[in-house]
Amino acid sequence: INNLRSMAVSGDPKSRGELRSFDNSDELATNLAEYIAQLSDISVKDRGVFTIALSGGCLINLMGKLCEAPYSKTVDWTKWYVFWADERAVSKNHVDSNYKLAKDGFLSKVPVLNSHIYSINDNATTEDAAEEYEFTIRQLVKVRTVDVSAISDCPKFDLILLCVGEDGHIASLFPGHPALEDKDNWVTFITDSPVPPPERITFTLPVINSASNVALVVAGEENKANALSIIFSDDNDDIDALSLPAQMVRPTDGELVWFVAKGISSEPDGSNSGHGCPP
Ligand SMILES: O=C1O[C@H](COP(=O)(O)O)[C@@H](O)[C@H](O)[C@H]1O
Repeated sequence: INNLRSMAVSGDPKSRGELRSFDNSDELATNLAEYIAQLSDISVKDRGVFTIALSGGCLINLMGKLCEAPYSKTVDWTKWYVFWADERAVSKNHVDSNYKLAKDGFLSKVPVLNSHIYSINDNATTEDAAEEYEFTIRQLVKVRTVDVSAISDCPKFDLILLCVGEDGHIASLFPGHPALEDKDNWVTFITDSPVPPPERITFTLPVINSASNVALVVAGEENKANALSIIFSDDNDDIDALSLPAQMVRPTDGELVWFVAKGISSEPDGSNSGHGCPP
């Protein structure tokens, strides 16, 4: 895994995306904040708004530097429209809620307008909440607050931020799950997540792959090194794509960037405690 940088170079960088690897999660967080701030500037200049979809996991901790100077002052927060790439079917004040994670750790610290925060309904069944969320996004696509992909007719978010799970899952798309093959919906639901809680709502791959920018963040657990080494191996043709959802992220008309903290390595010069998210 410590050879990741060279693996990416020797592979096909266009389809696998750009790999940014860092010595530790603090350096990753610094670079991630600058990357998000730059994309926000570009989108606000181009379209007058910035549409960003968050997920859970380590991501929110790693976005922390955006709440500090200079970004707290320089980012045009009032132009942000915030969505979730996935949510767990729990109430908004539950410890497992991706909304709560983002609200407590990020959104309560920056002046994003409340009316621009599109959380997922926690009072409906997962099926209804997924349908309702897709409907909301459709309305925003109609008025072009959310851009549209010329290729797929899907929403084209300015940025989708995803943490890669230990098993290679992204959003709530898990290895081998039929939701990975859903091409009909923008948002779907599952009731059998292998990682609790079982019920979840998630963007589908067509939506993720229609974004202008997708960032895949890998930090926090050394077991993630396994998934990464497979994805960046030149010799992974035999691997069933469905077994490693992160590998299925290939924006059709957008940019993919991997943010990897070397701290997840199991090698001696990059080892970490392996206990969950970095502080
Ligand atoms: O369950 C989830 O897991 C992934 C990855 O989380 P991590 O704790 O392994 O970093 C997360 O991105 C997703 O949004 C979430 O619902």
